Amino acid sequence: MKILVDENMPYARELFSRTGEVLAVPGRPLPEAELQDASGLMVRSVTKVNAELLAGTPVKFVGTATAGTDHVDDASLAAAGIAFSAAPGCNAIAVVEYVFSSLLLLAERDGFELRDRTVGIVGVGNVGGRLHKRLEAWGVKTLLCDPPRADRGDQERFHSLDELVAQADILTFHTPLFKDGPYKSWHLADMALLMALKPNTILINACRGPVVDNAALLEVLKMRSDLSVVLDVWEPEPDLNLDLLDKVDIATAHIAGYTLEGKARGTTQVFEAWCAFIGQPQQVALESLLPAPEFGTITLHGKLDQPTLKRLVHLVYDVRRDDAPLRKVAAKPGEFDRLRKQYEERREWSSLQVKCDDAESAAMLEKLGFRASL
Ligand SMILES: NC(=O)C1=CN([C@@H]2O[C@H](COP(=O)(O)OP(=O)(O)OC[C@H]3O[C@@H](n4cnc5c(N)ncnc54)[C@H](O)[C@@H]3O)[C@@H](O)[C@H]2O)C=CC1
Ligand SMILES: O=C(O)C(=O)[C@H](O)COP(=O)(O)O
Repeated sequence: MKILVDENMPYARELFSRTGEVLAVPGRPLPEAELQDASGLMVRSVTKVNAELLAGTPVKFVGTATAGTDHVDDASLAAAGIAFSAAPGCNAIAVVEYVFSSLLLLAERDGFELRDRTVGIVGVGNVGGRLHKRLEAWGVKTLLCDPPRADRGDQERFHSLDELVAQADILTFHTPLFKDGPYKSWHLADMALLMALKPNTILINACRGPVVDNAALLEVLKMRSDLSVVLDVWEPEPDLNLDLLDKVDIATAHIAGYTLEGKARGTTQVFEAWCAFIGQPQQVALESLLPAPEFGTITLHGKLDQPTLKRLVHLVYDVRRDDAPLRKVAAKPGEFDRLRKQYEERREWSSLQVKCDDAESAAMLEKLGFRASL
């Protein structure tokens, strides 16, 4: 049995080879000829998959090691009798830590306390929900917008997008990309929304590029130098708009979810789904795959204030390590994908053990996702 796996899926060779012959291939472009004798296809977000691509091939299972699924036409796969499985939530912690890393950087640059700001979260699922919890733990006021959850009668207090725009100092998008339907998110942030943002708003997009109208954003940034913008995702990718890149404050190559843990969880979630599909169920413990983190333990004396939190966060992941390389190479074809393929190992905050002499600081660090002890 031959299984094609995206070459950007850590641990895929060793796991999938337990069940068949594995071939690691680029995701963009996918070498389609290899599908002719493949039973399973494991992709990431850069590979567009539909029934047409798989017609006439023996592929019976498609897995994506990603949270987003807009690159897969799951309805056409279902109609063709092809099973599909994704990896919901696999990299949610990574995206939350990307957002914190960015906000703490901007807070230091502009001299504000996060606790004095209101953060509007659009899309309160695996990413937005965890972001909400960590911001609340740090004492930051949040406003939540999630119409699908509100319509389902979820107990959380939700607001309209207009309310977030009117009240939030920081607006961060974490929705799936829906091109149509009742919860259409394509160009959710359009010209009108962008112009209506409060003075000095920070806008973050770490979900899908087209959720923010990039052409409108460029026009707005030419008129409004008060706004700060963090973009991890672009419209389009990989050929992002270089004028827009110049104007945003933090720019990265769709790597917000790229912790080793996040990617490895994506691989194991899809592997377990594949094993269940072929009738050989197996569970994989993430810890059995991951190497020891670079920084083991660090000691913290006294109280945890914002500058100290920033130092700890940036010790594990400083978003500038991804911003500068993108700006250097973005004009060259192929470099956006190369940065993503050759991504230097990044770990989650939980990889850092912080020894504290203050109980309150230890409790706070634990709530935020570090490992802390007294
Ligand atoms: N930059 C990156 O590396 C990553 C990007 N993503 C993107 O972020 C998206 C969100 O990720 P998760 O939180 O894991 O997904 P999720 O499916 O757990 O949560 C999405 C939430 O958005 C809500 N939602 C749907 N339509 C909405 C709308 N029009 N307005 C407001 N809320 C809406 C849903 O009800 C749900 O609660 C993914 O679909 C993916 O496209 C996810 C992981 C990494
Ligand atoms: O999980 C998602 O959704 C993402 O956006 C991924 O982090 C994107 O990574 P690739 O699948 O494009 O490697």
